[in-house]
Amino acid sequence: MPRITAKICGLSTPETLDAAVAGGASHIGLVFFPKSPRHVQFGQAAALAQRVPAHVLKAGVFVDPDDALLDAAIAAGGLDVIQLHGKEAPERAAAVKARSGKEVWKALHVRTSLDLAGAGSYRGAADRLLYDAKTPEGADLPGGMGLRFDWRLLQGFSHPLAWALSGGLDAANVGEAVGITGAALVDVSSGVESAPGIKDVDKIAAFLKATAQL
Ligand SMILES: O=C(O)c1ccccc1N[C@@H]1O[C@H](COP(=O)(O)O)[C@@H](O)[C@H]1O
Repeated sequence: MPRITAKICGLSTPETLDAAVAGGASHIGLVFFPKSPRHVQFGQAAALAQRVPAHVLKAGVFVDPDDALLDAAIAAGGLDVIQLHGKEAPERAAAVKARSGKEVWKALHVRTSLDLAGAGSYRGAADRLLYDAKTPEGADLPGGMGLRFDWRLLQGFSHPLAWALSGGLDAANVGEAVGITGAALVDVSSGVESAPGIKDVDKIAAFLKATAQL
């Protein structure tokens, strides 16, 4: 097991999914959010999921999902992890975890230290926090925009839960990001794309190689 593990998110083609698996990703992510350029239909998710070996965990990314969407996506994608990337309160995260029986990650949208204040409220409700950059007011997406936050905000922070780092990571900056934050699990989407929603097999390989060397 490498020291730093990586999730490659927003995969939607067999070639790029295979590149993530071959490169050593610990997790792959499928986005179930129609406004995203990475959104996958259930049939597409099912076909992609079949290609994923058991040692690679499948995460579904959701934004304030209802139970019907979660149920359908879990069934189609054989999901191991539910990533809640909207404004889900701790009570909703706990309900999703209880109902699905899946590992739940809750994204925290970070711009200032104040955005970390609510982290502890997810203790017992989620399994992992995912620190991501806060996107601009009015943006279509609450994540997946290649934006980073000030990683120094996590220095000395007492993490209430297991956690991962995302937001604007790429092969060139992941070493600095891990060095500053101490992250053991990193999550990338835009940084391994040639255009929004278009994953690049060479960038996926470069990112995974960079994390494996840390
Ligand atoms: O990737 C998306 O399209 C997306 C849509 C809605 C919510 C979250 C989304 N992606 C997540 O955003 C972060 C950061 O991505 P990036 O590397 O900065 O592009 C990552 O956790 C994705 O899972």
